[in-house]
Amino acid sequence: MLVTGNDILIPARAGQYGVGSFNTNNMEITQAIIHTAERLRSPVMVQMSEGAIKYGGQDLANIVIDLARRATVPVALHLDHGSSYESALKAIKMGFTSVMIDASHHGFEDNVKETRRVVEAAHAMGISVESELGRLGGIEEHIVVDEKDAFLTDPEEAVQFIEQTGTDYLAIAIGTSHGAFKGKGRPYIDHARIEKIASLTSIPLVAHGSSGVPQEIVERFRAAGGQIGDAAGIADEDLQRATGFGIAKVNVDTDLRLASTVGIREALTANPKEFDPRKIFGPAREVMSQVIEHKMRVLGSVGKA
Ligand SMILES: O=C(COP(=O)(O)O)NO
Ligand SMILES: [Ca+2]
Ligand code: NA
Ligand SMILES: [Zn+2]
Repeated sequence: MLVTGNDILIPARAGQYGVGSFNTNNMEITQAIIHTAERLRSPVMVQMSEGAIKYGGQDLANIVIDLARRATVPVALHLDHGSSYESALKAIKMGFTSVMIDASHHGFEDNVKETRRVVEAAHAMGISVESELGRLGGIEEHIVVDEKDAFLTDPEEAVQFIEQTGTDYLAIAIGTSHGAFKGKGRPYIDHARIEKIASLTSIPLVAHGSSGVPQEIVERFRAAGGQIGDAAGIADEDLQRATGFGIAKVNVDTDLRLASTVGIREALTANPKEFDPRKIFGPAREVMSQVIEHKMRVLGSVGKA
């Protein structure tokens, strides 16, 4: 069933498990996400960035909404990294049931102002809101945040921000970053910081940049002709610990990008004569389902629906 972000994340925070929020850009990714959630009896969030909305528009949103409505587990459709009040409202008009307003690159006051505007409008329409305080490293869809400007979320500031905005859930900067190259080796996750923030607020917390970039998938990507440098992601146990402290929504995009590309590359290299799209995009669904299943088991959301 199609539900709001709160319907999924409030129980997740209370139950100390994480719910994957997976980015989609087409039908196959959407099917892999929702069908795997149903198979594992797991709640799930499907998210579209502004780039995905540009790419698939209402057509793609409708695929998500229809699958979500017919799903036998709770599914929310979430706007990932909404960059403005207008963008958030447009998403709500498109049928999204959860929207992020990402104004974290502004100063505190401007972030509060922009976030509060979205919260008021979204709440008037029964839609949940994610906002962000702090800056991840890596590339955030619309801005490149280099290491020196990346700053981790201050716990006291977070309490102020939540009180002044009414945000339903909060994305915090805790050491993760977007993309496949999250730093040399094992990225540092500031669990003490998560624990501190979670001790001061009861709202669900959100971890962006949470792809694990599994080495097995990276090897298969290379073996099937892909070119990628020394990719690294968040260790499963680091993510598991984070959900125990209060992280309830866990954003995953890169792992699905790698998994779908592995499926397609392997299909094409194994069968150079193949030109049936179902034989090329179908395998992508399989590889993505395996990656999604692994993530749901790490987060502890299996059987929670
Ligand atoms: O935070 C993310 C995705 O992060 P990854 O690049 O680690 O999948 N989307 O908002
Ligand atoms: Ca941001
Ligand atoms: Na988001
Ligand atoms: Zn993100």
